[in-house]
Amino acid sequence: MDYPGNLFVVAAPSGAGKSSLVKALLELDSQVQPSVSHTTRPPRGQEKHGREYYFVSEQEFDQMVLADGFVEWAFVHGNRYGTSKRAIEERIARGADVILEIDYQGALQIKRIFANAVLIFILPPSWDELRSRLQRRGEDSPDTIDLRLQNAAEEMAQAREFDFVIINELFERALFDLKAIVHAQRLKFSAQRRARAETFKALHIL
Ligand SMILES: Nc1ncnc2c1ncn2[C@@H]1O[C@H](COP(=O)(O)OP(=O)(O)OP(=O)(O)O)[C@@H](O)[C@H]1O
Ligand SMILES: Nc1nc2c(ncn2[C@@H]2O[C@H](COP(=O)(O)O)[C@@H](O)[C@H]2O)c(=O)[nH]1
Repeated sequence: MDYPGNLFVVAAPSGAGKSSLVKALLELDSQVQPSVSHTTRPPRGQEKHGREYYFVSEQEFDQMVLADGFVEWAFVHGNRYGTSKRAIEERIARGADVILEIDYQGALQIKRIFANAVLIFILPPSWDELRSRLQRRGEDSPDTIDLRLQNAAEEMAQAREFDFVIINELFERALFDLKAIVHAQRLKFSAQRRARAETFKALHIL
């Protein structure tokens, strides 16, 4: 199905900086809208229901799965996370660009459903820096940080499945790359849609 809006998917190991980059992109590019996921993980820090996530119980998550309410969902670091159909379908059908911050399993599910989705993977510059970013963020227990670092190796091995890879060493440089990818892909898809519409019109006249 071809929608007038575009879908961008950003994945990364925990602590690589994807939320910070997406947040900065949203401030610079008003055409892009965030998607709020559902999760069974408890809120951390200043997180608010409906802003960072919809925080739901295991039972509520099960009900949404049974009702076919998710476009994708996955187990990540011991909790479940999912993107609701409502979070994206209506908006891309209206022509908005939507950006998802999800893990690689979800990203690959999205690509199977939306072949034009643009998959972007964010890598940290090193293991040491990844660990210190998680520690400096100060929102996870040492056990949670260890679990997230253990999972990072498997996650990073998936980078090759993505359309673009950005190394987030200098924040401003990585943000520039993310902005450039979004802009270039948007132009590419809109040129393709125009060409298809003109071909369709020409065939109709003949
Ligand atoms: N280029 C950078 N240089 C230094 N610190 C950074 C950089 N990018 C992000 N950070 C910091 O690293 C920490 C982790 O970033 P962030 O929360 O954005 O990661 P994340 O990939 O979204 O993690 P998670 O998946 O756990 O939510 C934050 O404290 C953020 O301010
Ligand atoms: N497959 C999905 N993964 C998601 C979704 N929302 C977030 N995530 C990913 O989970 C981890 C952990 O996030 P955290 O907020 O607990 O640090 C991270 O990789 C997120 O990108 C989703 O809807 N689907």
